[in-house]
Amino acid sequence: MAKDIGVVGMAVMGSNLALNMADHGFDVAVYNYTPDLTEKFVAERPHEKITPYYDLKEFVQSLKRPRKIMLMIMAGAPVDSMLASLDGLLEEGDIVIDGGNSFFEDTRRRYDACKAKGIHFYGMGISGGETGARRGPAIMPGGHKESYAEIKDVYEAIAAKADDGKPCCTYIGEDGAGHFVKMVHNGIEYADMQLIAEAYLLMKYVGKFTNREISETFHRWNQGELKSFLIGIAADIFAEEDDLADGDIIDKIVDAAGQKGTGRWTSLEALKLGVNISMITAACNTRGSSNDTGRKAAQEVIAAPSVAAVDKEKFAEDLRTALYTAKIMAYAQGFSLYRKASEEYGWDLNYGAIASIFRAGCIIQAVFLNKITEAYEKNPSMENLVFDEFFLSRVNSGLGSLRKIISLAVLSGIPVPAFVNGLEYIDLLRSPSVGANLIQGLRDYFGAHTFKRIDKEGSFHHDWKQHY
Ligand SMILES: NC(=O)C1=CN([C@@H]2O[C@H](COP(=O)(O)OP(=O)(O)OC[C@H]3O[C@@H](n4cnc5c(N)ncnc54)[C@H](OP(=O)(O)O)[C@@H]3O)[C@@H](O)[C@H]2O)C=CC1
Ligand SMILES: O=C(CO)[C@H](O)[C@H](O)COP(=O)(O)O
Repeated sequence: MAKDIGVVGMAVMGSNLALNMADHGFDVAVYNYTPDLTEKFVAERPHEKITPYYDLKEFVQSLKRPRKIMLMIMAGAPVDSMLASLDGLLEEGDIVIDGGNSFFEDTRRRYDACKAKGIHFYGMGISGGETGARRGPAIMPGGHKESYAEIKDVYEAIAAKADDGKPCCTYIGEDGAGHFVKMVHNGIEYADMQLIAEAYLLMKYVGKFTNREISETFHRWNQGELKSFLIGIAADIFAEEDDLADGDIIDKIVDAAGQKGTGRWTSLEALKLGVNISMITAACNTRGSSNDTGRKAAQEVIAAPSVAAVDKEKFAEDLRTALYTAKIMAYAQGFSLYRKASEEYGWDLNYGAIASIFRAGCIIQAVFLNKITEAYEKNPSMENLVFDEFFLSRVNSGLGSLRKIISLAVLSGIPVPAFVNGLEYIDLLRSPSVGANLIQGLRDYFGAHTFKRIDKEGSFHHDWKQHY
């Protein structure tokens, strides 16, 4: 019997997505470009609705027309190489879906190249890691709109379901829109994780909390408005004992973070589009600084300030409020980037729908996202998330705690770049003057770049005199 869909790539994500599809009643053909992973997968996790193939042509020919082939392989050159191998095996109207973390500009290029051959190419963001892939991820499909009806049933069936039962999968937009939305999701994930890491540092070094107290605090926060996947797993991490030696596992992990690149891509794209996503960039920079080989030498030669004692309970409540307030800024930055990219690339992104598919399955899932969905449903063209009535009132009531926590951190020498950039973002927005008049004066002085006046239309150049 012809198969409903084919999955290429039997590593963590592809194998779990294939099982998820099979559990939902779809007949799935699977293939990996080296046979070992496929053999291992079908031997260790057999499923009556999954059929392995070891020859690409046979794999392609096993599929119902129009064929649906999902690539779940390493992003970059492997995707181009697999598309080249599929060339000649596919027919007009067939659909290729790249579910990896591909760069959205690559997806736009592949979409155009496939279009010229009559193949519909999808760049599909998938979030949720191994568990999400197996039990229900958040899915961000971008590509040829008319053929979405062909793949909708499979992906809406396997996607996570939010509390209201809606699938966390919605058509995003043409060409690279799905991968762009996933890229920024990961950027927001970086900022979210950085804020949580800074809250940990503050609890440990200013509040003098033990690991158990930090775990309990995160767990308590996870019962309220901060409830989210990341806060929940942070609570677990601080409760975990080391399995190889005495003590807690958190204290044995080297203080140097890795990154695969999606956060950096987000920052570079924001710089290109002129959107301030300083918290995401701060999170990327902090991962970079964590690997700085000069850290050890600096610890020995640069004096650290003393840390003042605090009332633990009051401090924890200010920290919770500061975290919630800064989280609003991180999402406001990410969604501002969506807005700018939507204009730039003509994607007509639906911000409310994007927030709504992040509500379950993905790494940034949080109750907070319901509020973002509500905000954009009320006002789809809102210029900035902070202008929504709910978020505005939370920013105004939370800024005092954010300022207090940042002051404490700065005076104690605790690095909190994401918190600081969150506050700077809001102060830049609300401040009547950001000093750009002087920047324009300096530019005009040294480069005749001209400036605009507050009292007259047009561009002006001033004949600046040397007074000293
Ligand atoms: N792991 C995660 O939590 C998440 C991953 N993703 C993305 O999903 C994709 C798959 O991720 P994951 O399952 O972790 O696997 P990896 O990113 O580790 O990629 C391994 C897979 O890519 C295949 N591959 C490597 N080179 C080639 C090539 N030249 N041609 C064809 N296939 C090749 C491998 O086959 P072989 O073993 O034979 O070399 C294997 O199937 C990636 O793009 C990743 O970024 C997205 C969300 C979450
Ligand atoms: O896409 C993901 C989650 O949404 C992947 O886990 C990704 O690898 C996370 O990014 P990084 O490795 O750079 O921290």
